[in-house]
Amino acid sequence: MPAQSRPAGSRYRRTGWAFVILALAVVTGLREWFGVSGAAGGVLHHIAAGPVGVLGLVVPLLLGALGVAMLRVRSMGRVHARIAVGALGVLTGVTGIIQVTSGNPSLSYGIAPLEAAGGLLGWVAGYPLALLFGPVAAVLLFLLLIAFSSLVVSGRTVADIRELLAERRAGADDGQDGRGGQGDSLATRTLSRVRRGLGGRQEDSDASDTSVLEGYDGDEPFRSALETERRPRGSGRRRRTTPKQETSVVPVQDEASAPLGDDFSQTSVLPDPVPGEPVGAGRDDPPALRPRQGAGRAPASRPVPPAEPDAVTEETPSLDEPDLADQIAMSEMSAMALPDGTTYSLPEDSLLEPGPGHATRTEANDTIVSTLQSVFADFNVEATVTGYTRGPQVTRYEVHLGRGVNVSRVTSQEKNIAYAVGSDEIRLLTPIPGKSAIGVEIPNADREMVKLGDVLRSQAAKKQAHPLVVGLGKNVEGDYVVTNLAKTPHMLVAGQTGSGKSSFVNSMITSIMMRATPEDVRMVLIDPKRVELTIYEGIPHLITPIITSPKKAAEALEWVVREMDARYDDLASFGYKHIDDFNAAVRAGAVEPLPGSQRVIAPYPYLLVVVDELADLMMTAPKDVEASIQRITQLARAAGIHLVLATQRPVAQVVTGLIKSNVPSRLAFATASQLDSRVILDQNGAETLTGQGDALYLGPGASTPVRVQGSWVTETEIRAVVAHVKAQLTPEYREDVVVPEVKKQIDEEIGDDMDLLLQAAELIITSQFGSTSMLQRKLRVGFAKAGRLMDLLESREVVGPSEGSKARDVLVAPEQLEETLAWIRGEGAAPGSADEAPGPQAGDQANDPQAGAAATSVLPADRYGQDPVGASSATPESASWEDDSADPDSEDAWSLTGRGGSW
Ligand SMILES: Nc1ncnc2c1ncn2[C@@H]1O[C@H](COP(=O)(O)OP(=O)(O)OP(=O)(O)O)[C@@H](O)[C@H]1O
Repeated sequence: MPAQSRPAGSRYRRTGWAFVILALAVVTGLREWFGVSGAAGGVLHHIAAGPVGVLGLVVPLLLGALGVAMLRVRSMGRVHARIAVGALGVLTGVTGIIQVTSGNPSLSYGIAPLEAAGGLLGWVAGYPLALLFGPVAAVLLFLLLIAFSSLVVSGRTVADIRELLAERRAGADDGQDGRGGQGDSLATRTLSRVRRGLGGRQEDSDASDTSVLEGYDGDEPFRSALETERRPRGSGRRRRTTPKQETSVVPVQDEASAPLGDDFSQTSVLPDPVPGEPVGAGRDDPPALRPRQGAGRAPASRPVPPAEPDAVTEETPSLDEPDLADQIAMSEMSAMALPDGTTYSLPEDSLLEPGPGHATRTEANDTIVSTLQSVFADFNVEATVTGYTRGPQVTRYEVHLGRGVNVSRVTSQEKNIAYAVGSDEIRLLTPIPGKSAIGVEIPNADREMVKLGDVLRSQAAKKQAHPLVVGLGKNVEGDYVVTNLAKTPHMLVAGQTGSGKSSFVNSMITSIMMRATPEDVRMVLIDPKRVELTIYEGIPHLITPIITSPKKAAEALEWVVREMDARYDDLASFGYKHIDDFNAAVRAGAVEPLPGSQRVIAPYPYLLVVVDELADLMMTAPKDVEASIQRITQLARAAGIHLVLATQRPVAQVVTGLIKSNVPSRLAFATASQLDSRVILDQNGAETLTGQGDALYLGPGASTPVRVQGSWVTETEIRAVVAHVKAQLTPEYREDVVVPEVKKQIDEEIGDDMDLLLQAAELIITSQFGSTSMLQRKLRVGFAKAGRLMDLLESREVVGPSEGSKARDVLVAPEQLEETLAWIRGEGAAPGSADEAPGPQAGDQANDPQAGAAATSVLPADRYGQDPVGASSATPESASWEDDSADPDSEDAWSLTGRGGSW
């Protein structure tokens, strides 16, 4: 239906009427409430009391509200019509009851008795009813009318209200109980504990049964990692006056109609094409066109005309609200004592700056709408753009099809649409999840930045006290989105260079520093690129210095597997299935070491392992890395260990089928090709992303990814947060947890070379001379084979790393020859391992019969005091994987080939 452009005169007429009504409200108010009036006082009284009798006292208020509404609302929509009809019903019911209960006066005695009762309205409704059915039945009928009309005003059904009450009751139960009933999330339980806080907290500490909790992690159904803040639409004032904001869709007018983007009052709202679909509020009640005061606009990626006149900006989360740090610090999880007796304080909110406001409509959007309409018209597709939701980086335009029109008629126009809007990064959603509409996502020419600070200050983040909540960004509807890494529980992050992976990793680590103490979360950061994560060096959340060597990284993953196993054993011995349950019990004082045990039982921190370039690891030791990742991802969730694997090479060699099948959550930034997109998401889509933080997030078990603009944190902000946490505490790298594993590495690495390897080991150990060229000569093998044997011997700690031209150090004494050979064969322990680490019976766990299953672990008070990699293998680390045989002076094999110092 084409909208008619309304002449300016019509608008002034409307405003004029609004002022007339307001004036009437003032004079009737003065007359009815204060008796202040002149000659027209009688008329005014009749105007107020005539229609509704004694309710005339509220007529000035109603007139005032009507006048204000006429000034604010540009066109009467269905919502207003519904409210008006409902209100009339309520008024009729009330005046009818007044009429009946005031003796049912008749009009034949004049208007005065009616004005003292229910007025003309009450008389019209009440008089005949009372005569027909009697006063009691009439009152009951009016009560029914009032009830029905109230439902009409509220726009809800009885079933809706019942659900609402049930929710409220559930909420109230939680509030009173405060003990975290079954089904509570960890966050709820944590907050319940906070509420319990000072009073009655010790109630449970006398629980004698160490394995009984009020609720368990396993109680929680419908886990979802994603949490979205449903942002109230429109301005703050609008929020109060609009009873139900059902959707964020900004309505648009028909293409054939008047110019777009000029004035919403000129738009004609299209009828809802899908009966029953909630599109109400946005259409009937378009947002006020008001730029947010002081809101700067994000730098536009392409120059566009300034969008100010049409801009509607959402408030950024207020900095005035209670500080994020304070809120989280209230949680007892975060009460971490520092060595100097003070308490660890989380960084202040203000360290993360607020971002610009969010525009829900700009001129650029309206231009695109008309372009889309033209494409449909030009190609004879019976489809209409009925509205759009503007996100920070893209806007999703909603397209409804005419009756009997095939969806493919629109999808086949993809290239034409791309051509018309001048962007090859459009994405079609058929349909938009949960709606009977096609979504066309088109990048905003005036895209906005999403600041991490705003995401963390949003309600979505604040309502979860969980320390692993990470500010993901904003979705296409402009809602803040956070994810809980504990529920994720492992994530693959991929995208081409410059797509925003590292920015995400930064946001993630900063989120954790903002919300979690080192007692809550410890991290292993693996950064083979060596530059991305160095900024975090020395933060107390680290369990080991940042790992940059791929070989060490592979070892670190093995350590994580061992840590996971140790945690499992420990949980099993105390009868818990999930670390959250164990920690809750420890915090409640319900876990006691058995009599005689010296062990200090402390909650386990979550362990977050971040790999910032999986490809580098997979190049180095693919089998080991894959096996470790597989084991961690299969089991580690309940042990509180979570993996985030990032790569810019989403190819099958890096993201293998095994890794994919075990890492349930995927975050795809822009990829170079559809093939890459399919490797990450198992579907196309990521190739159409616009880069710079534009991402698709596929949660565990989900089939449709959610598009988000990743949150952005500047280096200055990161440095400020890092400085805050580092100033309080230095990292305590891990000391000694687990008995170093006996490496049974008779694997494919050795293959058919076992005999040669044993001979090589014997030669080197007996001669105590670690030379590759000697192996070449004595074993009559080529350079490559001799080099490989030497590498294998290094990995089995028979020789040290290459030292350029010198022969390698031999680490095994001749008297250890036999046990070394046995170990290489896979029989028995590594030579000397018995001295290096306490055996299964060592440590206080040994005194703890209950911990029998965990007997391999030694759990000192500080379990995280030493570099896990350094601790678990006393191996000197090789500076490089190369033999320095290219050195001309090297007596190593390459120099003996006579081919000079280089290739
Ligand atoms: N969420 C975001 N908001 C705004 N800009 C972003 C965002 N993420 C990334 N960018 C922009 O994109 C640039 C590249 O991002 P980033 O370094 O995170 O990419 P990357 O995928 O890690 O690339 P590489 O793999 O080469 O490190 C950033 O310097 C920044 O300008």
